[in-house]
Amino acid sequence: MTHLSVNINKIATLRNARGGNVPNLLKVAADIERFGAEGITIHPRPDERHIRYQDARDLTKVVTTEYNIEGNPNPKFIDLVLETKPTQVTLVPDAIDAITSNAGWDTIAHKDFLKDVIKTFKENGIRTSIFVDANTKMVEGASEIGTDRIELYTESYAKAFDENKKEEGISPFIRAAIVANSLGLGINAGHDLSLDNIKYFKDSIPHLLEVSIGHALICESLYFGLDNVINMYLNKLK
Ligand SMILES: CC(=O)[C@@H](O)[C@H](O)COP(=O)(O)O
Ligand SMILES: NCC(=O)COP(=O)(O)O
Repeated sequence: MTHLSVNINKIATLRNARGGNVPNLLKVAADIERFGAEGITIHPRPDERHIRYQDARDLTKVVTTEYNIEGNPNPKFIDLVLETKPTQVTLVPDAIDAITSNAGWDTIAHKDFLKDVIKTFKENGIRTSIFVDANTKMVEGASEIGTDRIELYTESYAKAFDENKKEEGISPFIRAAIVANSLGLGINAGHDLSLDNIKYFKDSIPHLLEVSIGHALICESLYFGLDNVINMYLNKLK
């Protein structure tokens, strides 16, 4: 079974647009869990353009399913994660000015740094995941770092799917997943997954533990409603 973790960055984007507390991020997170999602993901960025660091703290009192915090492990992020102790931390190599995440880690070039950070989080009882491209060398590098899981960066798959090249798009992900499974790494995936492309991805990738989905899920909810959309994903992930 593949768990659905809903990324609520876009709820915070909407709230911040007016400077007040509508929509109420904490209530939406609780409702998303009530509708059946198995996790909540946030990705606070240094400029706090959507999720604020205080949101990450407040959510610890609300989230009862899996709590996943994603981000670039700069000192402020590391302190936040150690303070909030989520179920899982996902390390993402975000450039400071990137509009969204646009690459996985080079797990060979950054091996020593990532090893230290992963060790710190694991010593504090936090499950770790490293965001990587569907590249078997990067998966092997992640294994050497000692992470519990990897998160496969799925933008290239989503793009290929849109261009009617789904078989071509999925192949590197199948290869990466086979290597990850053989090395005992848990497999998560995310970025640009949607109601259209999720089923083929889930059916193709062996032992997919979790997907985190935000942008498309919130857009789809404008038409179908959050409750319906979450249940549509849950059906496709069975
Ligand atoms: C790690 C990842 O794949 C991102 O999709 C991310 O969590 C979304 O971040 P933004 O909402 O800031 O685009
Ligand atoms: N880790 C990916 C994530 O949380 C959501 O990505 P997206 O669905 O907003 O592209």
